[in-house]
Amino acid sequence: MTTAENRAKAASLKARFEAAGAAPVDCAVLQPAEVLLDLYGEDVRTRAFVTSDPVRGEVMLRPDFTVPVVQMHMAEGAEPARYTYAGEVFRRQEDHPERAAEYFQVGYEVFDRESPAAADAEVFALFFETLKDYHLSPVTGDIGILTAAVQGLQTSEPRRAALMRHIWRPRRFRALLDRYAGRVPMPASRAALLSADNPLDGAGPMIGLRGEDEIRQRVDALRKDADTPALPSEQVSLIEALLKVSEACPFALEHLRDLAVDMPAISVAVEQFGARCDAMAERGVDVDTLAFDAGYGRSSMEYYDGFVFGFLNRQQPNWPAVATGGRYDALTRQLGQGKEIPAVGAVIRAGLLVDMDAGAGA
Ligand SMILES: N[C@@H](Cc1c[nH]c[nH+]1)C(=O)O
Repeated sequence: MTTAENRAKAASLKARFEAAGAAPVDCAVLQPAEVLLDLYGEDVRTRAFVTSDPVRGEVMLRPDFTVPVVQMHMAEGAEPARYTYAGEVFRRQEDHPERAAEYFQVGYEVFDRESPAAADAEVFALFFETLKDYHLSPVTGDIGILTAAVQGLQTSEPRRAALMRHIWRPRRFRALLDRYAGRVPMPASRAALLSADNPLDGAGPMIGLRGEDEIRQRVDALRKDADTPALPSEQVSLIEALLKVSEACPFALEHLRDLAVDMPAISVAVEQFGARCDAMAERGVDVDTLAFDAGYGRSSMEYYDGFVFGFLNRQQPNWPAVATGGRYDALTRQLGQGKEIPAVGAVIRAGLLVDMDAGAGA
């Protein structure tokens, strides 16, 4: 692949999205890092190319278009809106040096209050149709069901907040769940610290940035946490069962409706999934064979809060998803200065399609 080929592919995909009704937009390559970087979450935060500008402070090479497009729409966009863009994004690839750190994305974003289920289906069906000549496997998920399940847990607010934060780090989430369920004993060093009359006794000289007050506050918070009753084991089993749901959409829906009987907190989100399935079927998507995996999307952009999906090349297990997207309602609230609007979108990595056109993993 050459940059020229990728650029041409990106341009033709963008023309297709324009024909589907999206207005073309562009975004600056240099974006304000201080304002925007946290919105992406940990993965991108550690992978963005950040540098400094003498006037604007910390800036980064855009790690995606969604965040700047939301910012632009919330500041000046009329509703409803559909946008498309094509351009390079930049992410460091320490863990996957074989992957490009600079690559073309072509995106389609929908801001529409009318019917979130219909907008989800519109975006998915457009990508499905655009990618139909490529041998790719679509997979869908729903971050909204997971967050609703965590919000519904009977535990302390700090524990719920910690689990919410770590939805994006599946191993850490698992370890926290085990700890909160009382399945793993407290490490001896932690037990000794919490039972000491004065935790700073014998601690040696003060080094580091935290003052004595902060250290005492943290120890107090840990003591409170240690007194929090264990998560009821039925609730832990329900979350575990939820995370294992991975089957074709109609079976997943049935399964999730069963779980919702004992986990009423997820009912609304599960019914939204049901409405999305209907809307996708209306658009001609074969929902009966479409994969749903409740854990899908847990290691991507932390701004997703509902539907998520990807198109994977199973012949190239080391490739990232060729297309990915999802719903990000809360992000519009965060950037909306008092306004918000339901929003969903996705991107195609044009260069990977060029590689497939050339026979790689086709
Ligand atoms: N910006 C996301 C893809 C996306 C577009 N719209 C919604 N999601 C990414 O780079 O992975």
